[in-house]
Amino acid sequence: MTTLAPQAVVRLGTRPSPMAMEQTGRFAQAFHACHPQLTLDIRKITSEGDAHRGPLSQIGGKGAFTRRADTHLLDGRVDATIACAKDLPGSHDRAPGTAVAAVLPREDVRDVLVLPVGHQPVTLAELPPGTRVGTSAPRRAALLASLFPQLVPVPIRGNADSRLDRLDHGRLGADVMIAALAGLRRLGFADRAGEVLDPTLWLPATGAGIIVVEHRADDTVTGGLLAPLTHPATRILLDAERAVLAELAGGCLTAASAHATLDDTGRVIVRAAVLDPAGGPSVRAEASGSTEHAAEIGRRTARALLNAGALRLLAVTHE
Ligand SMILES: NCc1[nH]cc(CCC(=O)O)c1CC(=O)O
Repeated sequence: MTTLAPQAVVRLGTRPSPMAMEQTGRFAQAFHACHPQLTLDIRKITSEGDAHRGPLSQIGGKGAFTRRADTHLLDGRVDATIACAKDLPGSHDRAPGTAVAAVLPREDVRDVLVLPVGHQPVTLAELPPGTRVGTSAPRRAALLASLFPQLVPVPIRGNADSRLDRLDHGRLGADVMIAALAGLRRLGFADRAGEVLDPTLWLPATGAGIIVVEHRADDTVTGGLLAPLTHPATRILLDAERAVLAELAGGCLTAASAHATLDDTGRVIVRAAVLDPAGGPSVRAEASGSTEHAAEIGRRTARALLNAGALRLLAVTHE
């Protein structure tokens, strides 16, 4: 009698940034707890987005963070890749053949104001007009333009830890900056979080606070090993939010927000918005329904946005 040899090693591709390595380390713990007999071989893959210091729009937008990892995955150089859901581009520029294998429990979705070390505590509303606020995300720039038009968004690049260092040394080109609370916590810099921005006004990023592991869609062995690591409620939220983005055909360069939550009765509620980069009124929509239809509820929310005139704003952001 023969027994099937279990796959002894899973090769996992990760970006090499400190934040990526922290989340990969946390995933590795969960993986070993689930599969003590297996080895996780962590392979660092530097993305074009990490290597390129100029604006992301020059290298095809957000796909720059996933393209190379997708290639390594599809070539079979790794069995799986790990990424922040927020950094995944819209499905239209994902490599066909990759699929989500595991979704880790959602962390905080909120953004925070970060001040240079030693700065007296202030809120965004209290900052003097003309204060330069570092952020490269179109969503954050559009939120600043609409909620705090007296402040000046300035683009910043680089890893979160290097941004903090440059902010403190006056070398960021910005007086303050916006960051994700979940990201600061991962880096051990939770104490650098200033004002925590209200997510009903300062709309969260699609997929904020969610880490996903992807595999080749036809690799059922790896898929089967990773599936038990999925947090089912987070998977529902992610499916709903990603469906909004897919239906809008938008990626990182789109100033949009989709935020799904579960209510007490177990229904999923999707609130989404397409923002005006110039600070004008956003287009908003909401839909809810059974968690079994999470993606369809996301698509319905997106169609409501389009019916309400979101295309005009999307056309602007895609230029
Ligand atoms: N755009 C970079 C990025 N991608 C994911 C996070 C961390 C938080 C998360 O997973 O939502 C961050 C840092 C930030 O935006 O400040």
